This record gives sequence, structure tokens and C-alpha cells, in this order.
Amino acid sequence: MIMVALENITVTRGRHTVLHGASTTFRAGRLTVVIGPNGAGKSTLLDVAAGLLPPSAGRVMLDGQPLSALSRRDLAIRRAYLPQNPQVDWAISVERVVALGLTAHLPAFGGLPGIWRARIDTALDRFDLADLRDRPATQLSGGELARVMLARATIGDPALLIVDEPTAGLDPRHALDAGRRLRALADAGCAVVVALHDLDLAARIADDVVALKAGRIEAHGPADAVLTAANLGHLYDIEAHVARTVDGVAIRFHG
Ligand SMILES: Nc1ncnc2c1ncn2[C@@H]1O[C@H](COP(=O)(O)OP(=O)(O)OP(=O)(O)O)[C@@H](O)[C@H]1O
Repeated sequence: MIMVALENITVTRGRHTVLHGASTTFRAGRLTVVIGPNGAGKSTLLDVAAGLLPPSAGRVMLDGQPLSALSRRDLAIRRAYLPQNPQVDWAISVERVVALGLTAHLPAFGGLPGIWRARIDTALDRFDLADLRDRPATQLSGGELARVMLARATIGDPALLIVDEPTAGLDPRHALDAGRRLRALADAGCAVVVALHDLDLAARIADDVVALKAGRIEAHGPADAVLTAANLGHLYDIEAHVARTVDGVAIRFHG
């Protein structure tokens, strides 16, 4: 059972401290949403948890082992990371982009084992991409590319999935769908960590919420306990209303 523990993480960039001694945990089978205003440090926290940014102080533990002690390949097999606004730099087909998510799993030489073909087909179907499979990824809309990148991040069945703003640019149906996919991955045992600005979606899919403000964790715990009007009002410096309905939670702000 995977467990990621961030222990007293401080990150200094240039002359600014952008994370101040942040501690939290992400567990297998749980979906944690990281929320907070622009510049709060969400992407920085995700980068550190993914092992992409070494903290200035503190450490990240993965199942009791320092993340920094894992080999690059082991890390690539166990965790997938999807940055905000991912890009494709040259014309490569959708199918190939999705297949890149398998790189760490493949033998270093020789042909592609047949078993992976079926995995690629499933990943394309799962994200509604079958019709786009031969299109150059450079010619997709922003929302289509976001789905391609989600398919790529999840095709290797990572134990830890870290995703930064996966629904930016998605239409309501595909945003909900992406949320459901991430929820399903957590239900299947993956530790899923997602930075989100869409708080209604956060309320719908999160088990736990980490609320960051100015580089400090202001609240973390079960979603119901963190997504309160008082916490959100303080977090975003604006009056917040949280209504619980039969469909879920509706969060409104009043300036
Ligand atoms: N490479 C960098 N060098 C210096 N400062 C940086 C760098 N990257 C980010 N920062 C600063 O760190 C702080 C946290 O940035 P971060 O991207 O983690 O915030 P965020 O919560 O993800 O914001 P957003 O919601 O706007 O994506 C910001 O003040 C930002 O200006």
C-alpha cells in the first residue's frame, strides 16, 4: 500500500520562500485535492511530491523510503506526473503520445510486446480518443490534448498519480469525465493527488483536501471538514457559501 509523506517541506526559489515547512500524507486508494489561490504553492508542492523538485529542507518518503533514494526508472514506474499545460513539441500521433506513458515499463530493446497494444487501445477508449489516434497531437484542441495527456499519465497504472489542473480547458462533460476517471483510479488503489481550482469538482471527487495559502498548509483532512464556508472564505479572502445538495456540493463566492 503506497503512502507518500511530505515531512516539513520548505522550498526557496530565488529570494522567496514558496513553501514553509509543509507536512501532509497521500495514501493508496485516496484522492487528495490540493486547493488554494494563485501562487499559493500548489504546483510547487506537487513538483516536490513527484520528486521533480528537491526541497530546500524536509524530505519526501515513499513507503518509508526517501523518494530521492529511488532510481529514476523505479520512480517512473511507480508515479506518474502530469504538469499544468503540458505541450507536445513536434508532430507525433496521439497513439504514440499515449504509448510514451509505457516507456519505463518496456524492455529497453526489441519490438513492442503484443500485450501493450491492448493497453494502448484501452487507454484511448477510456479517454474518448479512439477517433483521434492517428491525428498529430500538435493539431488538437487544448481540451483534446488534455485528454491525451491524462491517457498517457494513467496508461502505466501508476501507484501514485500526481496531476496539476487536469480540467483546465476541458468542456463540462470531459471535465466531469476526467474527474470520474481520477476517482476510479483512486478506487482501484492508486494514491491520486490533484491540484484543482474547480471546487465543485473537488467536492465531488475528493476524499481529502489540502488547502494551501501563501506556502502554508492552512487545513488538511477529509473533504467535508476542509470545504467549509469559513475555511474557503479565509483561504481566498472572499465571502464563501457552501450548499450541500442531493447532487453534491455547490460552492459560491460573493465579492
Ligand atoms: N521557477 C520559479 N522561480 C521563482 N519563483 C517561482 C518559480 N516558480 C514558481 N515561483 C513562485 O512560487 C510561488 C508558488 O507558485 P506555484 O506555481 O507553486 O503556485 P500555484 O499555487 O500552483 O499557482 P497557480 O494556481 O497560479 O497555478 C509563486 O509566488 C510563484 O511566483
